[in-house]
Amino acid sequence: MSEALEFASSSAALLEPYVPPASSQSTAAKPFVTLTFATSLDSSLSLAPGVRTRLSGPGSKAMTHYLRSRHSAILVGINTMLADDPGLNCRIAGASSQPRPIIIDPHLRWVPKHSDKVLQICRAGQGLAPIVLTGLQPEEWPEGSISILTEHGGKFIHVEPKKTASGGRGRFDWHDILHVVSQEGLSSLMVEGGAQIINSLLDSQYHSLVDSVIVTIAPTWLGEGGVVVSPARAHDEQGVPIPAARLSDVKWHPFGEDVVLCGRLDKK
Ligand SMILES: NC(=O)C1=CN([C@@H]2O[C@H](COP(=O)(O)OP(=O)(O)OC[C@H]3O[C@@H](n4cnc5c(N)ncnc54)[C@H](O)[C@@H]3O)[C@@H](O)[C@H]2O)C=CC1
Ligand SMILES: Nc1nc(O)c(N)c(N[C@@H]2O[C@H](COP(=O)(O)O)[C@@H](O)[C@H]2O)n1
Repeated sequence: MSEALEFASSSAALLEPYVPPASSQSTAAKPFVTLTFATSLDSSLSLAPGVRTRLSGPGSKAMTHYLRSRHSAILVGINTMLADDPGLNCRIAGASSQPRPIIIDPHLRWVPKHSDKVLQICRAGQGLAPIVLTGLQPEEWPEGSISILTEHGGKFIHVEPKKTASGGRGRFDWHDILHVVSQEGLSSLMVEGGAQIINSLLDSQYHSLVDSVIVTIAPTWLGEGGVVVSPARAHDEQGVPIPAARLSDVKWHPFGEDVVLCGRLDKK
């Protein structure tokens, strides 16, 4: 369906300290969480909402697919699903396993169709069908969507959204998302985006859940109007603004014209 990608074992060795251990068990209370995405020099993931934008060059793209081979699940938000029609599989030559796609779709905006790339790939035996996490109750799930997902081996799972100040449905709590991932027997999760997903995970109440961060930085400015990664600012006890988050254990690796930044989020 798509060309197979090669990733040198010498490059894989550079990433080893930042990927889930090969022996990670699905019985752990929390999956190993890797936050990974490609960004421009002005912190954009794409040119505009809904516009699929290639940032990674061939070397860092192969790295992303290698990372997919090292995780049991890969998570994207609904805007990414609708904008990109992604495959969400691993295209490294000879990959021995495929990640389970997890789609965060609180209001079930995705209407699965046989022509969706992720489902075509699944039928071709080159990837797995998605698990869709939704705030809607089972009686609200469209019959047609249930049957097409089930036929491919995917499913919907209800996650109770947090209540907003006015009592409405808010965002999911990342602890709840990771609980579902663990319940599904998935021991590691690669969070790819988009920006709202990343910004919510980098919020100070959740970022200690992230085990490693691997960011591809492409040598381009996408300009105003891009979809930007910029998490909510944190504050100290006096209410003075402090940086939202910072990495430690940092390594920078050039991959072609891109640079790949690996690190761990400071836990304080
Ligand atoms: N360069 C890269 O590595 C990547 C680029 N992208 C790009 O990002 C763009 C999409 O990004 P965004 O518009 O920010 O959308 P998104 O993909 O982050 O999805 C946003 C939606 O996800 C849901 N959501 C997010 N956080 C949630 C939470 N904690 N609980 C419940 N629901 C939550 C909400 O419905 C929200 O409207 C696309 O253009 C895509 O091409 C996406 C992934 C990676
Ligand atoms: N690593 C990376 N580099 C880019 O330049 C990108 N645009 C993305 N996007 C992410 O990859 C998904 C596409 O996956 P498939 O190749 O179709 O399997 C897309 O949905 C984003 O999550 N990533």
